[in-house]
Amino acid sequence: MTIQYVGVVGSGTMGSGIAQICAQNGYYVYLYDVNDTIVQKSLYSIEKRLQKMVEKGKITKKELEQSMERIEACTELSNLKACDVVIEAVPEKLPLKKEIFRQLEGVCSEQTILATNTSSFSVTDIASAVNTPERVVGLHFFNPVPLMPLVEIVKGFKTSEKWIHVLLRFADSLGKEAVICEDTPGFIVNRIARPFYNEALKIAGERLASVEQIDIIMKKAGHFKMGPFELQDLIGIDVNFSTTESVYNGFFGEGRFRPHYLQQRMVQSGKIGRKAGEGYFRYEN
Ligand SMILES: NC(=O)c1ccc[n+]([C@@H]2O[C@H](COP(=O)([O-])OP(=O)(O)OC[C@H]3O[C@@H](n4cnc5c(N)ncnc54)[C@H](O)[C@@H]3O)[C@@H](O)[C@H]2O)c1
Repeated sequence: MTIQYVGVVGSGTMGSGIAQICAQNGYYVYLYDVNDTIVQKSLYSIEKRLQKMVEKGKITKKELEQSMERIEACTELSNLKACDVVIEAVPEKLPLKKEIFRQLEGVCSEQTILATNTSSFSVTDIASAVNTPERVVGLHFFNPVPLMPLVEIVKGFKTSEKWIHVLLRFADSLGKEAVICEDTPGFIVNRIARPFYNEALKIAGERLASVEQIDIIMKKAGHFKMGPFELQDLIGIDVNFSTTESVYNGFFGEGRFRPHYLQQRMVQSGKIGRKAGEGYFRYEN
């Protein structure tokens, strides 16, 4: 099977990045979101990122135009009916994701691969929402999608191997390094990453160090590119908190994955990071 048409459901942080790299690599993309204002904003952000690449001499103006022409914004799910693969990137809410998959099953052909970009939910659980779980796969990109080289391909309990092979080739064509993962809480990367955020939150919560100090220490001494707080701001504190909650629940309340109240307060206050203009730090969007 050759992938030509890609559907992306949810045009936020991840969906816009996924749409961008697909279009840049020659795929035709249907980028879907709940309303036109949101999806147009996403198109604008993609064009802005491509424009920066033109300024840096990484792509030509013509390539920018061709990539943008390959993306069609839409607000009707039925527009995705001819897609070979649909990648869901809606907020990390299980009932929402299941509902999207139910709707996609009604719209797409039986040969369409239904992929989820979930950070932390069980792919097997999401697949249980449809009658054809063998074509449901986790395709977990990292933020920012155009820059991060890794993608986790997650096998649900009923996922067919043939789709895994198609997605391996697809990931390769996008210039990504793919790793195949079993369907366990947080897969590989998010499981390893939980203590990085949680210990930092505990230290800040106990007022042993400020968020600025912790970030500086991790960068200067640990040689991390970003500290745990600026990284949460980039990811979205809401998204990060949901991931921690579901990894914690996925391991049936194992203490080392327990979420921290400080992160919950940030979400409750609406200070959820760069996308809101404020998280642990302030941003001018
Ligand atoms: N942000 C990250 O760093 C990151 C990294 C890897 C994976 N993920 C996962 O990717 C997914 C999306 O995360 P995000 O950060 O892009 O979220 P986001 O909040 O930036 O974007 C979500 C988008 O989905 C749209 N949406 C909401 N309801 C919808 C519906 N019913 N139909 C279609 N679109 C709908 C929203 O309008 C929004 O544009 C989540 O599952 C998240 O866990 C996020």
